Amino acid sequence: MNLAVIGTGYVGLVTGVCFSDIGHRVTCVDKDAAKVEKLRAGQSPIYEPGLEELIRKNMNEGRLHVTTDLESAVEEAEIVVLAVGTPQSVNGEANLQYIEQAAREVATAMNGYKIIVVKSTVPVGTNERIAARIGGLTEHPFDVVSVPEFLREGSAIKDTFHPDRIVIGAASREAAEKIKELHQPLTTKMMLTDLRSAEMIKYASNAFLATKISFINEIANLCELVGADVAQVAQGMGYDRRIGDSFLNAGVGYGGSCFPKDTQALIQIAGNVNYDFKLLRSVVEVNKNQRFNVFNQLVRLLNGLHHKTVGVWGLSFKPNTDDVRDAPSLEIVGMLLASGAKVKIYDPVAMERFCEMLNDPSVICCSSASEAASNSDAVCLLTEWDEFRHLDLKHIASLMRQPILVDGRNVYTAEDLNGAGLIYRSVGRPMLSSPVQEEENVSALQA
Ligand SMILES: NC(=O)C1=CN([C@@H]2O[C@H](COP(=O)(O)OP(=O)(O)OC[C@H]3O[C@@H](n4cnc5c(N)ncnc54)[C@H](O)[C@@H]3O)[C@@H](O)[C@H]2O)C=CC1
Ligand SMILES: O=C(O)[C@H]1O[C@H](OP(=O)(O)OP(=O)(O)OC[C@H]2O[C@@H](n3ccc(=O)[nH]c3=O)[C@H](O)[C@@H]2O)[C@H](O)[C@@H](O)[C@@H]1O
Repeated sequence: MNLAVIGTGYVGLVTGVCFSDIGHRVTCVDKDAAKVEKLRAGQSPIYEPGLEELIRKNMNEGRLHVTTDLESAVEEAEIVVLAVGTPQSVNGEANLQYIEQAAREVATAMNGYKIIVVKSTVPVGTNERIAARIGGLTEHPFDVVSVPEFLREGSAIKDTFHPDRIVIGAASREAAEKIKELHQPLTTKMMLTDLRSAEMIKYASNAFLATKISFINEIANLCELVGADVAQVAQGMGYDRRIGDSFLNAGVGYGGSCFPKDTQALIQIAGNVNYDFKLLRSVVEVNKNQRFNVFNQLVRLLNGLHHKTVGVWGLSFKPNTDDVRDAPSLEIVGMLLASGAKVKIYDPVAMERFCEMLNDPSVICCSSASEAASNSDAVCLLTEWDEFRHLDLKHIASLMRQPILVDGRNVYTAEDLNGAGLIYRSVGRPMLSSPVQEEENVSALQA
């Protein structure tokens, strides 16, 4: 089939590249000329494992094209996929200006029947409004189909090739069947539904996952007070198939470009029909507070932060991505700086994006985890990149002014810490070193 994908962000680019890889002819469109130039040179504008190789392969084999020329791409396509951003507005609602603009541009470029697939996450009723708007601008026939996206950054290619399900919301059975056919090589687990239910499935799924995270973070906070270990608790809960073992990792809370904005948007969607979504409001509040956990531990252990040096390991909102949108690191580094600490940061891929977003020249950029730890009074780990799991902690401790490690992602085990000489704190777990060892570490620190 012939596809045009509008928007080459995390979703549009991965979708376009994967569809070209299974044999379709795909033109990816973006209004950002710099992004398009980079793509034309075979470079991915985002860090996503495996993506650049697939871009090059499919461009070389002539199935994948990139352009800023939306009109020509739409003219040639039978299916037009909208994958532009729907960021959060100041009042929490989804900002629909980009999708509305893209829909207008598609409408005026149409030269015959098209199926318009909306992949962007949009509030209930938006697909119908988009259809009405397009209908007002073109004489040509079309159908709007909602196909919400469930990929995760960092594993986007795998998630696209092996989705848990494809949800297809449409008013037209024929258009839905065509979109089903498009996805047939990827999975047989497809659900056909109406537009509004498809839109709600997306928000409900993200809100449910966010709820799981806030729930386990509350359990972690309670574990700290009653002397239980949240990792053990999550493992024990996860054996129950009705609960499942995923999304039960306690830590500094969820971030990223989706959970924070989509939970907020769903609260707003409910508010617009006078429904108070109490549970979700608590989920958001718990998540906000969770970011203070690591910060408070640092304040306590260092007896205040003024003139102290803190190393930060990990800046992206999760491993295997350079995305720092709404990353807990932004807020935590901001709080450290505001409290008078000197902050040394390190992330394997997200340094540039983080510094752009933080926009504070006083932060010190390091080129390795050990450089960030060197002469620091404490280190805190905020993203569980694999490389942090393989560090020689004894060596790290020897580089530090004070050997304090606050692990915001519960990465290390008692075995990793054995003999490292660290004062170690994590989230919702008891001290992992034996009381004797901990006492020795503390007295070494005080000596
Ligand atoms: N990032 C993710 O992991 C996921 C995102 N989503 C949803 O997918 C949508 C897209 O998200 P991202 O890919 O993260 O967005 P993004 O912000 O990374 O990319 C959007 C792209 O669209 C381009 N664009 C905007 N208006 C345009 C126009 N009129 N013509 C051509 N290009 C245009 C922008 O220049 C930008 O490159 C959002 O609604 C998001 O909630 C859904 C699932 C996963
Ligand atoms: O709508 C979206 O954009 C996407 O949002 C999430 O994907 P993503 O944000 O890429 O990453 P996740 O793996 O879900 O992690 C989100 C946040 O939750 C945190 N998290 C995740 C799992 C966990 O157990 N604990 C936890 O704190 C992560 O560190 C991260 O900050 C969903 O998992 C995707 O299905 C969805 O398509």
